[in-house]
Amino acid sequence: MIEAEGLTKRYGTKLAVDHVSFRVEPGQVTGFLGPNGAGKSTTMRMIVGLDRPTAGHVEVNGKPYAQHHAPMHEVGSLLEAKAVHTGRNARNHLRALAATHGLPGKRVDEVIEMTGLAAVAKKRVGGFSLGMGQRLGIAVAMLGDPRTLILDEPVNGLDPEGVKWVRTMVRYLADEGRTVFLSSHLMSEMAITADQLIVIGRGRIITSGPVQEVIDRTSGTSVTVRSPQAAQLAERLAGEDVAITVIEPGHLAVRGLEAAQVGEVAAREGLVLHELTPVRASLEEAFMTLTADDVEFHSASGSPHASHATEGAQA
Ligand SMILES: Nc1ncnc2c1ncn2[C@@H]1O[C@H](COP(=O)(O)OP(=O)(O)OP(=O)(O)O)[C@@H](O)[C@H]1O
Repeated sequence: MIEAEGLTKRYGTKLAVDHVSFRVEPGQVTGFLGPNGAGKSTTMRMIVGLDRPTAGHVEVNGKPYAQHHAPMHEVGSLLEAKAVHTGRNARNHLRALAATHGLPGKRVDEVIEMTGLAAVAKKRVGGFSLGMGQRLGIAVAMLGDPRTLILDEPVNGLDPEGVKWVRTMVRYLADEGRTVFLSSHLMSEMAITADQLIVIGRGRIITSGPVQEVIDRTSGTSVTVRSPQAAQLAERLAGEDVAITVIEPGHLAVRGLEAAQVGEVAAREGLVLHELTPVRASLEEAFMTLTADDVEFHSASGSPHASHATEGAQA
């Protein structure tokens, strides 16, 4: 269980995490979803005591991380998916860590087995691929058999097989009753992997809840319309809650109205339709909509707002 209350981190003038409160329950996979720079890593670092909160507090399994006598048994974390620069082989690297923390040597073999590292356990860690490095990072996190796991972007840079492995692994660990908290900037990945979502943007929690509920709340539908009289139709459809994007001349995307409503307006006005198709927004579009105002940097060529509307547009 992780419980954060008013958790805040300021770096100079930058408010990286802004009074966030949330609870991550055991027995479930909870996804921490947000665009780059949203504050995910900073929040996770505060949970494991690597960053000191400017305000607020956070507890893991009922206590601040630093107050646990055997922290590796309480919390395992993968915070930077970087290769470990050491000349040691994987097994010796894990053995050294186990010895430092008073953990039994046989646990090293267990985590090597669990993370599929057996074939490379005698290889130098410095030469590991990103995927193997990631598995090793998870092996390190699992070493103390922790009740809570915190994984920052664990699937970043992994091949499809590695992504699937992480997904299966976190599911298994949650089913064992552990608390699993993992971050990602990919809605599609979280939709498959997580049970619960906490969505963050610009240091603030935007929404949270069961994955399907968050998706349903955000992924509105739009209607694709093709008409040789698109300009007139756009004028007739325009309204306060209606957003119309001109995809190209004669081709509109309409948000805020059902296909039937668009068809009725067209019929009433005597305007010809060549196509009228309801389109469910993809997960990534839903995520963009959710965080559009909360991304730190918009790309110059097309901001996340680009899929939004030009109200009352002329075709
Ligand atoms: N040590 C630091 N000093 C100054 N600013 C920082 C520091 N660490 C993070 N930040 C800033 O705080 C904000 C949140 O960063 P953070 O790394 O927590 O976001 P994130 O959601 O994990 O993004 P990413 O996926 O890109 O790592 C960003 O604006 C970042 O530039």
